[in-house]
Amino acid sequence: MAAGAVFSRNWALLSGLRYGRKVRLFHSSSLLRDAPPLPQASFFPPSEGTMLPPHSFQNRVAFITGGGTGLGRAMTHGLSELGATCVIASRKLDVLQKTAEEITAQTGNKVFPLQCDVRDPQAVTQCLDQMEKLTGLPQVVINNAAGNFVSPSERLSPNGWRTIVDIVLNGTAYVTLELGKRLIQQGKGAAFVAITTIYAESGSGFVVPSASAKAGVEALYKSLTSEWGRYGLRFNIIQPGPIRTKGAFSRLDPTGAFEESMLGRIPAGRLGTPAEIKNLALYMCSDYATWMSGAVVRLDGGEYVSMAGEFNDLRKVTSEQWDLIESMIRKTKGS
Ligand SMILES: CC/C=C\C/C=C\C/C=C\C/C=C\C=C\C(=O)SCCNC(=O)CCNC(=O)[C@H](O)C(C)(C)COP(=O)(O)OP(=O)(O)OC[C@H]1O[C@@H](n2cnc3c(N)ncnc32)[C@H](O)[C@@H]1OP(=O)(O)O
Ligand SMILES: NC(=O)C1=CN([C@@H]2O[C@H](COP(=O)(O)OP(=O)(O)OC[C@H]3O[C@@H](n4cnc5c(N)ncnc54)[C@H](OP(=O)(O)O)[C@@H]3O)[C@@H](O)[C@H]2O)C=CC1
Repeated sequence: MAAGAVFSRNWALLSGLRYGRKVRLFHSSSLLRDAPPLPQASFFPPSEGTMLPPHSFQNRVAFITGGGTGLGRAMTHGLSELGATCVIASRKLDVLQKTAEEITAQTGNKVFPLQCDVRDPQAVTQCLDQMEKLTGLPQVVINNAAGNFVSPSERLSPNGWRTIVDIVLNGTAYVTLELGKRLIQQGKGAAFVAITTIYAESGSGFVVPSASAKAGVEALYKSLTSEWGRYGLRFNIIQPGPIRTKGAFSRLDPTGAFEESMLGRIPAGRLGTPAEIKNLALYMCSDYATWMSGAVVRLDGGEYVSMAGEFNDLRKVTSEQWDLIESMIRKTKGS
């Protein structure tokens, strides 16, 4: 079914709410099922395993913001599996503790949970003090924590704007600048990775604070690539396309009405997986990527370029319709 038709059908289902019909109301319950992958997805199965050789991060420390859930959890798991001692930081200590215990039990390598609201520079300083006591400074830093919600911009309050920009841009800056200063002072190198998004480049309506803040994160990282390379610090960026995590989908598609139309514009025909981001992030932070700095890597099954191409909707034209179109064009010969 064409993406537009899918969207209309799902939206009609939701509108049924007003007439008391039974439909899925929240992303977590499921009257509207999660959209299935498209047929071509069978050509592009995700590989879940961890790609780098064992012990790639032995005797290294990794600091991951938002490491308790979603993509942050997957990256923490991968680093820990390859030998790193990990420190994960975010607001919800109970979530962090559970993740830390589970990963430590699975990999045998210690994961330390530290409570930290990255919007608060003092909290960031205290968190990094605690980390230094526990593990010393990290060789791997992943700025992954984020906040987001879809909203028409005319509905945004100043605090709504500030909340997202504080988590995404200011939080990344506080962590990066404070860690950078400490690393420089101690003469230690490190690899930084920031998780942004494909619309950091294009901008996007309905997630304007997130788009603005993620663009700022990219500018921050590109700028520091140049300024701090001389201190042994390198900075790279991953722009993921859509990946089903509870945190993202509950705030960006809470009804589930948009998922099928979103799939329709991804040439690989499926969502990404946390493991795919994990493997790219691990590569970027590893010794195999010491010449990589200032890179921005989009990992999105082709969605971004697919949305940009003027003629890409012609995918919907059938073979019979092409016969007609071709014959009409050929008739113009010599005109
Ligand atoms: C067409 C699309 C189809 C499908 C999309 C599906 C999938 C995704 C595809 C691509 C994804 C691309 C990018 C993803 C980027 C991400 O960052 S995803 C990660 C998302 N994860 C999180 O957001 C986790 C953390 N989030 C939170 O804790 C909260 O959501 C938070 C609101 C960000 C922060 O919580 P906090 O408790 O600090 O804040 P509040 O006090 O609740 O709110 C602060 C102010 O914001 C206003 N607000 C909150 N929600 C809304 C809303 N929905 N609409 C408008 N305004 C909102 C709130 O009212 C407060 O303002 P005030 O009232 O003026 O005080
Ligand atoms: N999933 C997707 O489709 C995409 C995700 N991304 C990006 O990937 C990253 C991970 O997102 P994802 O795993 O999907 O979503 P999650 O919601 O699971 O991850 C966000 C993490 O950020 C933490 N966080 C939020 N606010 C703060 C704060 N003030 N201080 C410290 N930590 C905070 C949360 O922990 P806590 O609540 O404990 O604070 C949570 O662990 C984000 O940068 C997101 O923008 C980009 C494109 C697509």
